[in-house]
Amino acid sequence: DAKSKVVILATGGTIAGAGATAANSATYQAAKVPVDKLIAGVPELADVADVRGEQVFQIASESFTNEQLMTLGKRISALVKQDDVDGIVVTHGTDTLEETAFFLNLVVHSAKPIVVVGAMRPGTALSADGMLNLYDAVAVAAAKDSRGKGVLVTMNDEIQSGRDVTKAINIRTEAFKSPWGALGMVVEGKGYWFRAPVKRHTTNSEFDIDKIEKLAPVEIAYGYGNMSDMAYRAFGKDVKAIIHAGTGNGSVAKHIVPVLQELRGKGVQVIRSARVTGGGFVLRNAEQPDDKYDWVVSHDLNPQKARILAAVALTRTQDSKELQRIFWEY
Ligand SMILES: NC(=O)C[C@H](N)C(=O)O
Repeated sequence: DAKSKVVILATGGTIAGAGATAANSATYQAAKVPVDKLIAGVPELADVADVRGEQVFQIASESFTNEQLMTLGKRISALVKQDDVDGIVVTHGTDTLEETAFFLNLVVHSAKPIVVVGAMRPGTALSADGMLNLYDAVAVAAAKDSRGKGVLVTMNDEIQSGRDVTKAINIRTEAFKSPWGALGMVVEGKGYWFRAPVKRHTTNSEFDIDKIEKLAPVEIAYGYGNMSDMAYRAFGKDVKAIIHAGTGNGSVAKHIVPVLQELRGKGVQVIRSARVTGGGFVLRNAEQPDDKYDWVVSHDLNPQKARILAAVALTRTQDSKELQRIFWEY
C-alpha cells in the first residue's frame, strides 16, 4: 500500500549543526546544514515515508521569537489541511524545542501526527544522534497509530508528549524528560505505545492558529533567596502576564507580594509556576492565598511552558478565572 507522505519543516538547531572535527560534540555551530542535505544524509527515511523538506528558518532555537512560532504554526496548519500530507516533522534546536512543541499542541487543529525533533550532537560528530532521531520522527509521523495523540517529540528512541517533555540535561543525548514518563518507544522504525495524553490538545483545543494574529507579551521572573522586586518592576508596564518561576511549590517571598499585588491591580496576570526541574506541581491556595490575591497557578507546567500557554490564552480572555480554568485543562 502507498507510503505516508511526510513533510519535514526545518528550523535549524544542532540537528543542522556542524563542527570543525568529528571530535567536536559540544563545540560547533548550530543551524548550518540545509534540509535537503539532512534528508539525503538518511536514505532510510524513504523506507518509512515519502518525504520532502521545507526550510522554514535556519536558527539556533534560543533565538526563536513569538513571530517565528506564529509563522511555523500557520505553515503547519496550512499543510495538514492538504490531502497529500499525512504527517509533519519539525527539526528544531533542543533549547526551546519543548516550547514550540507545546505551542503547536495548543493551536494546530489536526489529528495528523506532528513530531518535533532535535539532536544533542551536530551531524559531523562521532555518535551523532540527529540521524536516528530524525528517522524515528519520520517513522512516527508516518504511522497511523500516532494520530490524535497531540504534538509528539522523538529523542533518544523515546516518544514523548510535546506538552510534558522538557530539556532536563544539556550535555547528554538522554536529554529530554517528562515528569509523567514517555508515551512510547521507537525501535527500528516502529513506534511502540504505552500511554496517551489526556489534557486538551490539537483538535480538542479552543485555540486555533488560523484565528490568532499575535501572541500576548508574557515574561518570566526567577525566584531565589534574597531576590528583589527589580525584575517585576521592569517588566510591569509592558506585559499582560508575569510567570513567577517560584521556589519549591511556586512560593513567593513575602517582600515580593506587594509588587505583585500592585501589578495585579494594573491588570497584569500573576501566574505562579515552580523552578524545580524534576516536575513542579503547584496547587492553588496551598502555600499562597491565590484566591485572595487573584493569582493563577500553572499546575504542572514549568515556567517556559506556562509562558506559552499564557501567551496563547490571553489572546482570548483577560479574566483570571478563565485563565485558571485553561491552566487546569491544557
Ligand atoms: N542541541 C541544540 O539544538 C542546542 C542549540 N542551542 C539549539 O537549541 O538550537
